[in-house]
Parts: sequence; structure tokens; C-alpha cells
Amino acid sequence: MPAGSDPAPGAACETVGVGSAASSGHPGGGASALSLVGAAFGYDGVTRVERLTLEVPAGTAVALIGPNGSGKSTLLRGILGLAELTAGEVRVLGETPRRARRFVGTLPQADTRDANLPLTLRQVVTMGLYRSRGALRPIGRDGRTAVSGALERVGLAALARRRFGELSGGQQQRGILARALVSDPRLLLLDEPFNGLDRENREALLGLVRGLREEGRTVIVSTHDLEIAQEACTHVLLLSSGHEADQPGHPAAFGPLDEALTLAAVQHAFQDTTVELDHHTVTTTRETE
Ligand SMILES: Nc1ncnc2c1ncn2[C@@H]1O[C@H](COP(=O)(O)OP(=O)(O)OP(=O)(O)O)[C@@H](O)[C@H]1O
Repeated sequence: MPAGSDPAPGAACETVGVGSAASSGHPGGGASALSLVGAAFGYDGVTRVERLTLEVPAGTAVALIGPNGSGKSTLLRGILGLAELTAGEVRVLGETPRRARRFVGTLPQADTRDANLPLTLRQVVTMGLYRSRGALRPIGRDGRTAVSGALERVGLAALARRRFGELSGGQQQRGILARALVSDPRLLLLDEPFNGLDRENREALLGLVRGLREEGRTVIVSTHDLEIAQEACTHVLLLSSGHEADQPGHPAAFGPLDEALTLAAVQHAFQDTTVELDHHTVTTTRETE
């Protein structure tokens, strides 16, 4: 799966798994969960992530990896139609982002949500139904069954009546995943879901990502943790933030994990950061022009 990208000027490393253009050139192919052609996203007319040309096949799990500010959250928001498309084309499940939204489940970054909402876990998960049904329509028996099933799936059925804010960070994270799952989404966008999790919650979440993919759903999960990519994902999209200050993020590599997650590509993406790959710590140094 090629990704449109040019190596940043002065970058010494090769970017393996990076091509020059999408093979089909046509967004919205039947087997594509996400199709980007020269896409760029940003805010108020300012591009924050660009040069995205790639096709994410349905039923894959993509690890979205890149340094702080490389545009991971912006890309996820763009897929939802919440960040501005400043160039190119985007198709989500063959539709525009807005039309596809009801088939997409999301887990936003933990620091963007209000854990003090006076709601029980069950009520938080029920909110996940509103996207597809609207908030005013009665939930009904099938809705209640879906909520119970989602809670069961993330292992929190016993805590359904507990106030959300009283749950541990890991339990809250699994609760939000249940909220994303309750509408039976075909595509899941998980923004840094592993941050701050203890080993038990991390393992539970890794198992869930693997299970979702095995069911034929597509998962895009942003993470700083390369081990997570290796343990749960089939594909990787590496974003680089480039050399210049304020340069938009852009892809350093995209493809199946074993082809695209190479040391060279990781070095390109994380230019002056210590990164880990295959349990080896690697320190890369920014090239100067
Ligand atoms: N709502 C917004 N309005 C304007 N600029 C924004 C907004 N959100 C993010 N940005 C800017 O877009 C750029 C990319 O940010 P983004 O949060 O997408 O990066 P990220 O890779 O997800 O970073 P992190 O790993 O720190 O979460 C940054 O320069 C950021 O300041």
C-alpha cells in the first residue's frame, strides 16, 4: 500500500514502504475503509498534515505513529470530518467523512473528555447509540441489549451502574471503547488509547483491537508505542513532522507492518527522538542542512 510522500530535505535515511502515488487513484473503492488522494487536513485554512495518498484495506488494523505535533489527531479528526480538508480527496467507507460518521466509532484522547460527568458507565455507553439513532429516539430493547453486549465485551458488565468518574483510568478507557462499539461501527478511530494504562488494561485493549480486526472491522489507532503496533496491528502509517518549525506533518511510510515499520522509516519520522524498535533503543539525530 503506497503512501504519497517525499522525504524531508536533508533526511539521510531511506523511507522504505513509501511510494509516489496511490495505485488506484480513485477514492472509495469497495474494499477500502479509507482512501486518501493528496489529502491535507488542518484548521482555519492552515494545513497541519499533508501529502496523504493511501488506501487502508477493510479489515486491517493500522498503527498511526509519529512524534508530537505530526498531525495524528488532526488526521483522525479529518477522517471524521471534524478537521478541515485543505487539499485533495478523502473517502471513508466509500462516503464523505460526514456521511460515513454513523459507521465510525471513536475513542478520543483521554485528556479531551470530562470524567466528572454525573453519569453512570451504562449511561456513557448508551450515548454511543445517539450517533446512529439520534438522542430523542427511545433506546428500546435492542439498544439496551447492544449496550449490555458492549459492556460485556470490554469486561465491565459488573460496573455498569458505577459512576463513570469513579472508575480507574483504564476502566474509563474501556468504557469509552464500549461507547464506540455499541453502534456496531465498521471503522474505529482510537486516539492514544494505551496512554497511562497498566499492564492488565493494556493487554485487555490489545486483545480487543485484535478481536475487532478479526471480525473484519477496520481499526486506526494512534500510539507512541511501537510494541503496540507490533502486537495488534497489520499496517503502520508513520507520520513525520518534518525539519522546519511549523512544517505540516506528512507520511514517512505506510504499508503492511513488516514492510513499512523499518528502522529507516522510524528514523525519518522521529528525527531527533529516542525511539524503540524490536525492543532495541535507537537514538536518531536530526540532520542539518
Ligand atoms: N483545534 C486546533 N486548532 C488549531 N491548530 C491545532 C488544533 N489542534 C491541533 N492543532 C495543531 O496541529 C498540529 C498537529 O497537532 P495534532 O494534535 O494533530 O498532532 P499529534 O501528532 O496528534 O500530537 P500529539 O502526539 O502531541 O497528540 C500542531 O501544530 C497543533 O498545534
